[in-house]
Amino acid sequence: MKVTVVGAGAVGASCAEYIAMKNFCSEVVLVDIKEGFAEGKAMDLMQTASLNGFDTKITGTTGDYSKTAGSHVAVITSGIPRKPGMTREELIGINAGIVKEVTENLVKHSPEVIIIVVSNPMDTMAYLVHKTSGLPKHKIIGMGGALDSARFKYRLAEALEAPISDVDGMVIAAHSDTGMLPLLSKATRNGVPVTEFLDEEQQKYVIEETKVGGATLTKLLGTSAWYAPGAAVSVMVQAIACDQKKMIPCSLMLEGEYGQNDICLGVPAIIGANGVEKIINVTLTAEEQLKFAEAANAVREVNGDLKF
Ligand SMILES: NC(=O)c1ccc[n+]([C@@H]2O[C@H](COP(=O)([O-])OP(=O)(O)OC[C@H]3O[C@@H](n4cnc5c(N)ncnc54)[C@H](O)[C@@H]3O)[C@@H](O)[C@H]2O)c1
Ligand SMILES: O=C(O)C[C@H](O)C(=O)O
Repeated sequence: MKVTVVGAGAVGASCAEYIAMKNFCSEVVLVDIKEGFAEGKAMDLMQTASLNGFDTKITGTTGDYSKTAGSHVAVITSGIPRKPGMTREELIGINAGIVKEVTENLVKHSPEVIIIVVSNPMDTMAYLVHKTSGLPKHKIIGMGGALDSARFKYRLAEALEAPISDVDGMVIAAHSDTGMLPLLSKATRNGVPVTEFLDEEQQKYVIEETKVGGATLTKLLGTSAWYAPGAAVSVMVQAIACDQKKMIPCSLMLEGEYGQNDICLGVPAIIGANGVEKIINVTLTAEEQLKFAEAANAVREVNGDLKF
């Protein structure tokens, strides 16, 4: 399995590192526009191979997409991250052009590729890849829900004073500060609804902290996060590489599901060798349905700023 990661910055390198550490891919190609940067990151990572015990071959290239030819999966992390005080949506002006150009180069050299979109504003960037790549819809997957769900579980474990391995939960809808929808009604501790343990104030805290999870880290770090984003991508790549048929919330093109059309939004899906194998329709409460529709309206407005 050959995987290309475009953007050898914080998220791209973290993603390559986690993929290599899990040792399920033969080859990872890092691509960046900054001269020598991807080559340097690849060399540094390869020098951890004997220490960390992996056989994945990591190479880097400055913009030579012929080196990416025949990739099964490509991850797009190229683009600028936000700074404290910014929203993800403010990145559209610069990142849309980058994502469009990168997509064209990827598809030219790997026409069968499955693309995982990471660059922000991610739901809109995933939509852009649908509109410009010519790939079938099951081959375009936005990464947001996997990360947001991991942050939800972190906050749930904190509030429950429980180990994270006791906790399960999922975040759907938009990957934005306001449009995330943590499904508290379905979150559990060892199968018991968390609503049986947490009072209203604690529930509100968990939901609000989950939604601003990315902004909180951006404020602390001065740029956005990379460890959990890289790990979340590696889980998705592994689900494809190992045909795991894992249920992961991803930003996918909706055609009637959840009452939405012609929009990419986070919904649970089965991810396997073919990319998106099935979108899962979970029953939402009336309040959740309303919030999902509000998130869709906001993403649709951002999509309106795209020029194809
Ligand atoms: N979807 C998510 O959950 C999620 C999570 C974290 C970060 N992000 C987004 O991922 C993106 C990258 O974040 P980061 O922290 O890694 O930023 P970064 O600045 O560390 O890395 C981005 C890299 O992209 C490269 N790049 C720019 N234009 C390019 C091009 N045309 N071709 C190839 N490479 C190019 C840059 O040189 C840089 O090395 C940002 O847009 C950020 O908002 C999304
Ligand atoms: O918060 C950001 O801007 C980056 C990313 O989307 C995240 O959630 O960490």
